[in-house]
Amino acid sequence: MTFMRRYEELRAIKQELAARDWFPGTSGNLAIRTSGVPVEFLVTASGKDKRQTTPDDFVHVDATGQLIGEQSGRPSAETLLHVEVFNRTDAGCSLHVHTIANNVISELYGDQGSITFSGQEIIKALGHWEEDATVTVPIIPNHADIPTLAAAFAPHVTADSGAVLIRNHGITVWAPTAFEAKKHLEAFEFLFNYTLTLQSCRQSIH
Ligand SMILES: CSCCC(=O)C(=O)COP(=O)(O)O
Ligand SMILES: [Zn+2]
Repeated sequence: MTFMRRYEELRAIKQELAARDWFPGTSGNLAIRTSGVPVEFLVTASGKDKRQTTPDDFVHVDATGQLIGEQSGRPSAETLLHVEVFNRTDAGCSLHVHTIANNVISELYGDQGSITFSGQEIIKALGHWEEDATVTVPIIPNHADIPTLAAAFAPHVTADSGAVLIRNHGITVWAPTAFEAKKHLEAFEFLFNYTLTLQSCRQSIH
């Protein structure tokens, strides 16, 4: 029952993010926990057009990202990042998308290794309700070797909610529930778009 509920949640998120055009060129991958002990999760199959809905959109994997039992399909090439999230935290959902805004922000702020946001109402969507709340997103290099990328990603996975930008690649966001993970992803993309729009408006004024 829980498995089917989680499957349906992930299918619905995939459809919503596809409607936003957040899966260009088959990019992106999504994962949802189906078991805590042992760690098991559903993850998108690799290389598929995530805008399409098919019976083979997700595979079920274990704590190391290996297929559980007899299944056709290949887990996302970036499953190891979701492995880090589900093994290191109690997060229930982990979402990875490539957008122009998250790529441009990651390049603009990549040398400083992070970007910090403050003074924005939408930070409340990330669970920070204080007046002077700040949110920092780390930016890691885009290692082509996925175990190396996962090793660079892992030290930033320290809480049940979080986000990491991968330079000129995309963002991975995780949270306790699928609803929260999607909400956080939307809030981060809002902050990225706001920052880029503000910078170009200021440039055109001066
Ligand atoms: C086509 S973009 C390169 C791979 C990638 O970064 C990605 O997010 C999609 O890979 P997957 O194996 O999950 O389809
Ligand atoms: Zn990717």
